[in-house]
Amino acid sequence: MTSQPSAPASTDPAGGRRAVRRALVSVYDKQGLEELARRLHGAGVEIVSTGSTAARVAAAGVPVTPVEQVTGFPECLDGRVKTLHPAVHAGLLADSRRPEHLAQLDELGIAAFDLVVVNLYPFAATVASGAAPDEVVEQIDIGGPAMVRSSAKNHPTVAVVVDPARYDEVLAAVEGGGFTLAQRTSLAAAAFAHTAAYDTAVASWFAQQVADQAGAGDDPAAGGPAAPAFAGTTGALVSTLRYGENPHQRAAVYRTGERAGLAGATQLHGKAMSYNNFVDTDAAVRAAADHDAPAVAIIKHANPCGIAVAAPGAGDPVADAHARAHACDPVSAFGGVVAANRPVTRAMAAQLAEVFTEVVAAPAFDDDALEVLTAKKNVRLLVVEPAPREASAQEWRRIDGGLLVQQVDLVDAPGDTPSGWTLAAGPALDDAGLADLEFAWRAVRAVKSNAILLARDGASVGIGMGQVNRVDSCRLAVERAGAERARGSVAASDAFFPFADGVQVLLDAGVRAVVQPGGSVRDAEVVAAVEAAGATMYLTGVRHFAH
Ligand SMILES: NC(=O)c1ncn([C@@H]2O[C@H](COP(=O)(O)O)[C@@H](O)[C@H]2O)c1NC=O
Repeated sequence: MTSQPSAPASTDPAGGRRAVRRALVSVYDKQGLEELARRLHGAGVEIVSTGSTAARVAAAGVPVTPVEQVTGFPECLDGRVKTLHPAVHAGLLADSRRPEHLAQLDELGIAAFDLVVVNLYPFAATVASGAAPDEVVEQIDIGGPAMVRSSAKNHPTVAVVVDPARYDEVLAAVEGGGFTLAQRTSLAAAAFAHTAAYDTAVASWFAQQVADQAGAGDDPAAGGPAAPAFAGTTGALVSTLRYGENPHQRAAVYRTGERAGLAGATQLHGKAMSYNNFVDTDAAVRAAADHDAPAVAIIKHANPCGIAVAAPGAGDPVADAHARAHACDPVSAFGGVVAANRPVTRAMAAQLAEVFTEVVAAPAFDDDALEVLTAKKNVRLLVVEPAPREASAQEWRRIDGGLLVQQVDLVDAPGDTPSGWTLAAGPALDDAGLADLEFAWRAVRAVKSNAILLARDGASVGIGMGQVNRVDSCRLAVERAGAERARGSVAASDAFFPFADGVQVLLDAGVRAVVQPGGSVRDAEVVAAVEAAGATMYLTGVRHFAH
């Protein structure tokens, strides 16, 4: 039986600091390379490099040893084999704390490396460019990750750097006498995170290719294309949060993927974002982004307490949308999160300054709006890049022992616009009425199911959210609106009415038109109730549950 030799503990009094004498540099992204090479050379470091990296270093007038000289083997197969050689990997994996490793290197005539600087072929960017499969596969780096993993495993001896943004830190360490063990460990952690993210992207792409090849209808259970056999994502810490949903829960926010999104938003002002702020801001930004016209959504506990678009011809559209969203439920708007789909203007800022608001999120803030809002100590101001409206975007939700993955719910089906609706009861609405009903339909999607939203003139006036039956949501929406605002309003329901009781509550309150998906076995009873009240009902054929 063989056993793994146990690693000796570091006894170095200088925190494991090791001088850097020999570096292996092989980078696809050449930014900062000349400066790095010049200063490594200036610090007495021998540089070994691959093909075009070596050419760039030499062109900068810095002495460089081509890796072929180390391997005694030419680069071959269009660069598929450059550094995959024992003379490289033994030099990366020899543990300087083990005399037998050093003796073996001597015997074999292999010199050890102290520093590895590598960045990888741009796999994700090549996929994003829409390149053909052969080109994508060619951009799977093999030798690079191998070097990164070898040197990261051997971090008690070798320092590994995968990010040009860390060259300053690297040079400071090299010029200051070498890396400490703590620095090499931190670099190794970043290196393994980098190769894990890289391999996750490769595995996801392959799984999608296989699923696509299976084709539509190949998964009888789903009645459509088979889902990819692998789903993976990786996250990079943005910040540790003060606490989670409650003070006894630890929490943090991580960034995934290429887009900055909310996790990578720029905070211009205010206290650090909390866990609940992130949840509510996510809902608010999404709710505002569902409208093409200037729109504002005010969110409390992940539900809207007001959504509005600007009235046609409004002098300051985003301020108008905010004023009308706020008017829906001023009591609940206290301590809310506000998102706009247009830059925040001074007029909107002046309105916001009157109300205690946790977060304001927008694609931008006018300078004079910032002047007003930064005078408020506690409000958090976030510049958030709007989410792309693409069917390929996915939503992930953890469940116990697993993960639910779905396409994002877009409001872009034919049934999401009046031209795709069916008039099921009553007289057809005029253009203004239809525009109001379309606004209600777009807005109700932001409300947790069972969702009923009453609107007039492009603004919500009563919202019934999150009830466990639809009739209670109707009652809540009517109660929130009050008798006067409910009378003559229009209503949207995120899913069909299973019975006529819910719609009857709306009709009794004087709602003049209702839009809903339809599809209940009792649709005829629902339609009959609307007809009897002399109101109008349209069916969309599309449902927008939000759980
Ligand atoms: N095949 C190999 O042995 C190999 N060794 C290093 N690379 C990669 O080649 C790139 C650098 O090559 P060049 O110096 O020729 O531009 C780096 O991104 C590095 O990760 C390799 N390429 C791909 O696997």
